[in-house]
Amino acid sequence: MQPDQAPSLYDRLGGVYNIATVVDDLIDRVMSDPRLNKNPAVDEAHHRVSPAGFKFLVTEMVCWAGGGPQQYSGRPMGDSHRHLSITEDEWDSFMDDLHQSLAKFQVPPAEESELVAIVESTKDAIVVVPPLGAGPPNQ
Ligand code: HEM
Repeated sequence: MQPDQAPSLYDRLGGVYNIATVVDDLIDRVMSDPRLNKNPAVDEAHHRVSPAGFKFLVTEMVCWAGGGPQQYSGRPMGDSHRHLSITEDEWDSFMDDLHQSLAKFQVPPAEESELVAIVESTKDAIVVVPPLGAGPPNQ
């Protein structure tokens, strides 16, 4: 970090150890969340992938997005979620899990907002099912 630069989100969160701790808690919540696992494709994948590998990839991604030295080595968000047919309601449940993990570790409001913005930036690639009553496009 240059002395005249504001510290990155990565540095303000305390680096990889703190980020990995929050991701560990978040992925435990997400993988066992009945609101998400009632989607059969999500349930199947949550029981197929190893929690440790899942946590590793999400930790890499958050560190990278927060300005840390890590590179994200996983698949693009569309490729890893398209087949899961994730809905708006499931997205809201995921965000609720995220807020619970951030509250548990008392992540301060400024850093919480930045993390939420990073996660929100992936939504268009992840949520592929239109809300009920939305109808077909262009009609
Ligand atoms: C409702 C929201 C979400 C659900 C239900 C969900 C569920 C899943 C599942 C089941 C997988 C494994 C897919 C497979 O291998 O077949 C996966 C992969 C992954 N997800 Fe999510 N996810 C959600 C949102 C997010 C968000 C917001 C992020 C990051 C900001 C994220 C990051 C990842 C990463 C890094 C992988 C691993 C990619 C790879 O295999 O290379 N997910 N997700």
